[in-house]
Amino acid sequence: MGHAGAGAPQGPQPLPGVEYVVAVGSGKGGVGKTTVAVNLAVSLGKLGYKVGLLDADIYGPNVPMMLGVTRQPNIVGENRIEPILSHGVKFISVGLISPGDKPMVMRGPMLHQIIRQFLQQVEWGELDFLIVDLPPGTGDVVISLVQTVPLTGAIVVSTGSGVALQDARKALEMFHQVKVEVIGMVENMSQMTLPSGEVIDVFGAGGTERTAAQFGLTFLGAVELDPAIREGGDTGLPVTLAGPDSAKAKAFYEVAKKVAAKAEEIADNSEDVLEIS
Ligand SMILES: Nc1ncnc2c1ncn2[C@@H]1O[C@H](COP(=O)(O)OP(=O)(O)OP(=O)(O)O)[C@@H](O)[C@H]1O
Repeated sequence: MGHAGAGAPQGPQPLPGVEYVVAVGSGKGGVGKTTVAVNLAVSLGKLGYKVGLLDADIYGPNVPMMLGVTRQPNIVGENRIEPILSHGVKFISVGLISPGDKPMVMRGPMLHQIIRQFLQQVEWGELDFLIVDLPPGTGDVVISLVQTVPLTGAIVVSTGSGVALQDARKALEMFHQVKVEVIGMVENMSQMTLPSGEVIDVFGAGGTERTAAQFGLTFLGAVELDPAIREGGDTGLPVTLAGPDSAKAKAFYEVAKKVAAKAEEIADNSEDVLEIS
């Protein structure tokens, strides 16, 4: 990779043509962070926004499976990477570099390099939103991300369970430490409605909303535990493809609309700050 010459600006640089960069994180693994990221991306696309999705979950890069395309990306021009287009979303994934069942084994500097390449060497083109699916936990990827590009904000996904929320609070603290504004929290696998209509509270529905309130954060919405959502992920056909009026997709669209509104608000506020200073 070419190196920036002396005197080149240091620190995070906006990606040309990309309006908002939104990271999706969780404290705990397996709470459905990728499911939320993928369905958020598809929803924003269906709502008319131009959307990219960067799968930076080095431990479980599941975006290609969830978007139904696992082929390698094309290299174009001078070593530029062409993102893969699926369901209206341009995406790239660490899973495309190391496909199949091989785990990615790498040290910090290489990881940093990959995150940078995925931001700067991919032909994202004009995007309203670049969604970044982070690995669970609090780690290197976030640091690489914030060192490379200014983030609009982050979303933290959790279930309502005590253990998931304990870890979600650590994720909130991490974003605070790296000065990334938290757009809000999403509760996933909130409750489950049986065919009979009976509602079962599996993971402590309501816990995430209470935690968001404690931290003065926006609660972006609750997504039910629903086999159709799991199936949509496994088959590469996210439930949100059915559009905003579909009962199974509605919750994701509510989240998407709130994220869009909040991202615009954050960007407007930061512009104000720049004008004053
Ligand atoms: N609301 C839901 N209803 C049913 N199944 C769900 C729901 N959300 C996620 N799942 C399923 O749970 C599993 C874990 O979800 P997912 O991979 O999105 O979690 P994750 O938090 O991104 O995991 P990790 O980051 O640890 O890899 C997947 O099989 C997914 O399809």
